[in-house]
Amino acid sequence: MLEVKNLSHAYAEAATKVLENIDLKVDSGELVSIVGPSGCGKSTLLRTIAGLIRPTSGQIRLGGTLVQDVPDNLAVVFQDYSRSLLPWMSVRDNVAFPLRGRGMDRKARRAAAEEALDAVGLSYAARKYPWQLSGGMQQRVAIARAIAYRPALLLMDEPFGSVDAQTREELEDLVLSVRANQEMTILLVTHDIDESVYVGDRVVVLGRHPGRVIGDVAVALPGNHDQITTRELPEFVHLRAEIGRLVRQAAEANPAA
Ligand SMILES: Nc1ncnc2c1ncn2[C@@H]1O[C@H](COP(=O)(O)OP(=O)(O)OP(=O)(O)O)[C@@H](O)[C@H]1O
Repeated sequence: MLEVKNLSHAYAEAATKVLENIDLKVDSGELVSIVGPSGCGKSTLLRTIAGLIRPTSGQIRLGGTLVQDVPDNLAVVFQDYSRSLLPWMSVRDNVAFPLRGRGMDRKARRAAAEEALDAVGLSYAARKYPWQLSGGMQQRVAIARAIAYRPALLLMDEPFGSVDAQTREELEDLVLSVRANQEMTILLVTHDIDESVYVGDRVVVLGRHPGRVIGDVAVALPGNHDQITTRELPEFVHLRAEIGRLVRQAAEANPAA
C-alpha cells in the first residue's frame, strides 16, 4: 500500500544528504515502527511520505498513486498535540473538523466524531475545550481526529514523546486496539526502542549521515500484548537488544556533528 523507492533528500541549504536510497514497502494493515539515532532523518522521511517535503530524488507511492502533494487519504499525528488542536473549538468539533473535506454533512461529521471519541474513551469530554484537558487526553483527541478521518495511512511522529510513562503505555495500547478494530496501516516514528518493538509488526532502523535503512526486523510476539508480560518475554528482550545494538552502532559510527 506504501512504497518508497530509492528516495534521497538533501535540504536546500545543506551540503549533505539527510536521506539516501531509502527503499521501504509497507503492506495494508501493517504497523511499522521507525527508529534510529537522533538526526538520522526519521521525521524527514515521514514528511516526504506525507507530501509535506518534495524529496530530492526517488518516488513514493500510496495505493499505487505517486505522492506529489499531501494525499487526502492520509492523517498525521505529531508529538506536539498542543499545537495541533484548535483551542477555540470543542473537542468534538476538533475531531469533526477535517471531515469537512470528506463531503460529509454536519450530522454525519458529528456522528463520526462521537464514534472516534468513544473509541479513545473520551466521549465524556466531547464538549470540553482542548485546554481543559491533560496532555495525554489532548493526544487522545488528536488520535481520535485521525481515526475519525479513516485514513488509508496514519503517520505518527513521536506521538507519545511528550506524555508521562504511564500515559505513554495507555496510548500505545490504544493505538494497538484502534489498529486491530479499523485495520489501519500505520507508520510510527519513535526514539523509544521498547515502544518500537511493543507496537510494531516490523521495526525499520535508520543509520545516519546519510540516513539509510540499516535494519528491517520482523516482530513476532506471541499472545495478546500486555505492558507487563509482553516486555518480559524472551522474544521481546531479544528483539529489544538486537535493535538497540543496531541503533547504537549507527550512532557511534556517525556521531552527531
Ligand atoms: N527544514 C530543515 N532544513 C534544514 N535541515 C533540516 C530541516 N529539518 C531537518 N533538518 C536536518 O536534517 C537532519 C535530519 O533531521 P530529522 O528531524 O529528519 O531527524 P530525526 O531522525 O527525526 O531527528 P530526531 O530523532 O532528533 O527528532 C538533521 O541534521 C536536521 O538538522
